[in-house]
Amino acid sequence: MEKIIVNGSKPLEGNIRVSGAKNAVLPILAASLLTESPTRLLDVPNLADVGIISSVLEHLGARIERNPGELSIKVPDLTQTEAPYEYVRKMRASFLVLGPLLARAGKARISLPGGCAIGTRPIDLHLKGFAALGADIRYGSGYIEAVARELKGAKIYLDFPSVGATENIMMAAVLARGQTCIENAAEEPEIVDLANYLNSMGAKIKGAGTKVIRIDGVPGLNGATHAVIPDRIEAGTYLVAAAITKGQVLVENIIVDHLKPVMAKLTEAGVELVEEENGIRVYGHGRIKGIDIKTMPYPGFPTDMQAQIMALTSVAEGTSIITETVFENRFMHVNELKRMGAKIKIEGRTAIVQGVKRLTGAQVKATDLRAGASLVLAGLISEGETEVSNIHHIDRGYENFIEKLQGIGANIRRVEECVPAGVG
Ligand SMILES: CC(=O)N[C@H]1[C@@H](OP(=O)(O)OP(=O)(O)OC[C@H]2O[C@@H](n3ccc(=O)[nH]c3=O)[C@H](O)[C@@H]2O)O[C@H](CO)[C@@H](O)[C@@H]1O
Ligand SMILES: C=C(OP(=O)(O)O)C(=O)O
Repeated sequence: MEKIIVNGSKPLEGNIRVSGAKNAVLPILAASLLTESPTRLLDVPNLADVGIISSVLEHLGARIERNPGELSIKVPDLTQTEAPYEYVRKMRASFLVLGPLLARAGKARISLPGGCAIGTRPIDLHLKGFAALGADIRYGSGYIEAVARELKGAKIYLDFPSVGATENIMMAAVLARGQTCIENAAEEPEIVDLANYLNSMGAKIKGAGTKVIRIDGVPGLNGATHAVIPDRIEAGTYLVAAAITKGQVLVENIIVDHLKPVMAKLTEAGVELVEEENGIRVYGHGRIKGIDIKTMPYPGFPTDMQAQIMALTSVAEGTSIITETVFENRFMHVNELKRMGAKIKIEGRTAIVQGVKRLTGAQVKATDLRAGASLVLAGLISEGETEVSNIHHIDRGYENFIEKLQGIGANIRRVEECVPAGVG
């Protein structure tokens, strides 16, 4: 077991480069199951989650060639149509292979993903979509079985603009007969990246990035080469790292439009952000001002940035009100931040953060990916040493996290955690 040691240090300075987006590459890898032709993906981040979905694809019959930042995939035949518990339990996004399997093989058997630390995360909207496309859905022994002799285009209204349901349904619909229309679709940039990838393979998708997506089914897809978009959440995390340490950092490889909701709130908090040709330069001067945040589907403030922004507001001047509307249990970082001296009270889905002048280093535990990132951010400005355990969560979504932060002057390292004799 490893842990991260951070020492609150000087302002961060220099350039930091954002990697390809985890939440774009995962569905894109799943979509590669839709064709027998070779596909090539560029700007692929080296993340634990990418390793897991690659293993799922290989289990289903994919041949994958790995090069730094690149994956070449070929799926001549689907040798399996079942994604067992051992994969899905490691990563919920494995469930995204259901749509492609149904479209290409006419059947799929996938372990139910279950809940996770941040919420129960049901999959009813995915299944409602597949059923509307004509699939017969059955449950049993912890698995979902979906079968369809032929998928037929349909009108599907999502009760909530679920990112995963929009992606899964879109992937199933590209090979369906006729037109599918997804209403109240998620508008996240990762949906657009997936649609661009599918269209470059010959799919006919219009409206991705808006509330209504229309998909005209085609008989088959070709191979394609596609570069994954930069990770807006990783970028946002580094914007906060620069701001919280009152540093001066150029965060490179950003699509500025994707960061607008985060930039608007940082600006409101008094952080100076300057758009440059190759990124955003952050000047963190003066004390951060308290801000109110409500997480919402895109283009609202991303839930995946909520924990990191809470670390920032915990040392802001005045009170901040942070409301989480997307996941019902995404405040697990609060108790850990409190161990570092933050003053935070939770009332239902709202956290009331009373800014303090300083935090102090402590032993804390990452409970999920972004919670882990928020504790590291807090550690960057705490007095003394912070030890973050359970860092496998962080490895899911941040490529070279330690090395990148060291590159802008952070006093941070990864060490092997000593397990006391007789434990474990
Ligand atoms: C791999 C990936 O891209 N993960 C992202 C994706 O997760 P994911 O695709 O799982 O998130 P969704 O947008 O589906 O979930 C949003 C909300 O809808 C609910 N819901 C979802 C599906 C469903 O069938 N029924 C239902 O009730 C969920 O429980 C949650 O409360 O979008 C989230 C919201 O931006 C992000 O936090 C995750 O980082
Ligand atoms: C919640 C996240 O990811 P996932 O949906 O893969 O759990 C995240 O990236 O913050």
